[in-house]
Amino acid sequence: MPPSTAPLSLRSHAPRDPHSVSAWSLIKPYWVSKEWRIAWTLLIAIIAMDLVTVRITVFLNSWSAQFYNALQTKDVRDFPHLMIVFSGIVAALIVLFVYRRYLSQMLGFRWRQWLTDQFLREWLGERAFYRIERDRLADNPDQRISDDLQSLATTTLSLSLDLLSTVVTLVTFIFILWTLAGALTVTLGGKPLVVPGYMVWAAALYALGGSFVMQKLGHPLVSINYQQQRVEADFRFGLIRVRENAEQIAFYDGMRTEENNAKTIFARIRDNWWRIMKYTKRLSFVLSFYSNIAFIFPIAVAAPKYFAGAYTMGVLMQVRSAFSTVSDSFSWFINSYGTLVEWRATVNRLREFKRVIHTTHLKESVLPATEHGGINLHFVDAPTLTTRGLKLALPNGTPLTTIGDVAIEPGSRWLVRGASGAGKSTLLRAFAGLWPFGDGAIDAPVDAHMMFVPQQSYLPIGTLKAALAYPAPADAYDDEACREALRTCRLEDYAARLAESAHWTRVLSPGEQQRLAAARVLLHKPDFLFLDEATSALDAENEARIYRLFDEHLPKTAIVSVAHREALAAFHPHTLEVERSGERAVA
Ligand SMILES: Nc1ncnc2c1ncn2[C@@H]1O[C@H](COP(=O)(O)OP(=O)(O)OP(=O)(O)O)[C@@H](O)[C@H]1O
Repeated sequence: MPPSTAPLSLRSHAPRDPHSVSAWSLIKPYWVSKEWRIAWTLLIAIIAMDLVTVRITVFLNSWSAQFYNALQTKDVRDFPHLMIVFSGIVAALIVLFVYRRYLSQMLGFRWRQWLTDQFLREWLGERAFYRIERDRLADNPDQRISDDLQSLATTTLSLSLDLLSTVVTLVTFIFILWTLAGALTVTLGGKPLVVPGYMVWAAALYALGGSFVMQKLGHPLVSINYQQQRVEADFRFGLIRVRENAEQIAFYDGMRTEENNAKTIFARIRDNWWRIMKYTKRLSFVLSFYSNIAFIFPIAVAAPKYFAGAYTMGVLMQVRSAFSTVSDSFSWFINSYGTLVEWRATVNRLREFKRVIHTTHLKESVLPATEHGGINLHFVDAPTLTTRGLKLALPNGTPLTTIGDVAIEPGSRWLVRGASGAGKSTLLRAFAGLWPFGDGAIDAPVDAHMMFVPQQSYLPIGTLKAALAYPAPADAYDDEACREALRTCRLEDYAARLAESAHWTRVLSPGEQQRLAAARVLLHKPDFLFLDEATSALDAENEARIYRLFDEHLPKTAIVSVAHREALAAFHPHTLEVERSGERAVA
């Protein structure tokens, strides 16, 4: 078996440049998918609510002028009326706020669900997930599918909706501020200079200046955030491995090593976090300076006209609130900077992931698998599985072994032997279409049911029946057939526990797991059965019994066994010797 212990990102050979998949190609497909109707309806409803909110804010702005004027002139008659109007405005804003959030959560989730379906299909389909792990093409796919897709959907939605309502607000309030504040006349070099809409220019300069400083100071955060997501996922993956291998670690007394390993990975989180803190500190200085100054800045700019008697108190307040709205809108970039940075990091990770998934699909389905030609797997209308000039190589092209021409007839029994590391499991991978590295061809009978049973079979967490029926669904076999298969493989005690749910890999002993795998074979009745040391944990008597069962129940099934035990030769009239980088020998 290939060694595989280092953290994934350390082993990652993924090309660095993710630019061949654009951000747009991640975002667009949902909006033109089958779900487009509901997606656009929700989006339009949210935008409509945003526009109504802007309209109400405009109304609130003119209300504020009347309100402050009423206060200044101590107008007791108008005051209660203005308070009632305000209650109406607040009620409308509350309803809009609640339903806008509700609908955007709904849309965000629907989009995420759609994206998850797509990515799951592409990742699991065509075995891209296997190739990604085998060739170490991308780190932490689980994180990309669970966290990154969620953040792509929700953040893209919130950022773009925010941007849209900001632009609408900006345009509306620029108009209000322009008309309200009027022009300012300044004397330059003895000549009077009229600046029309001077408060708008002041707000724009104020916000653009802030955004410029923010971008200058904060741009390294994009790559640091990308790195943070990666090291967090590595850390989590390391802890999951401890959980999954708890018993082995406890037997080896490997706790201190595990603790040190976890601390080493955590040190990378810490180092990266210091960098995040350093840049966030700089940004916080700018942000806090900026937001505090925003309180007084508009009044300072409007003061000359107020003292000259051009504005009443109400107009001054209205100008101030319009100025804040305009400069807030201009500052959209500054306020969303943190979110934009995380969004960029997420998008880059997904672009890289999508590119890797697509490349692996292309690489093995269209192009030759290696520069040495690659193993071509054909499906032919013949009952025999044959190899023609088959040579296996490592992914880097180093020759591994030569298999040559072999014909595996239905019902035949083959024992594959050879030293450890010679390439026996790799040969089975090639039969399964999982190993394209090498030369020659494999002709596999079309529609033949092939089953590969490794030393430790995968048992899904769930009912014993589901574990037994895997990869078929639990209801593919009736209970009595399942119980009979278990009893035949001497698992009588478990025959009554079919409906029990458990983490069966932890419950069953390795020998019991191998007998469960044998029972699975009896249920599935494959045409070709490949056993990779699948009975190694059994005593000689039980092992022989399993092979006799196969002879009895599966006479038409071709069986190819990879095994070291001599005793198994009695069950296999044919032998295939696999020698590392040497000549093949067929007996
Ligand atoms: N994904 C991989 N990347 C690089 N090398 C690999 C990979 N998978 C297997 N190998 C190498 O290919 C060689 C053959 O491995 P294989 O698992 O086929 O050996 P084997 O004959 O089944 O050995 P054993 O009897 O010990 O199970 C080994 O040297 C192994 O390290």
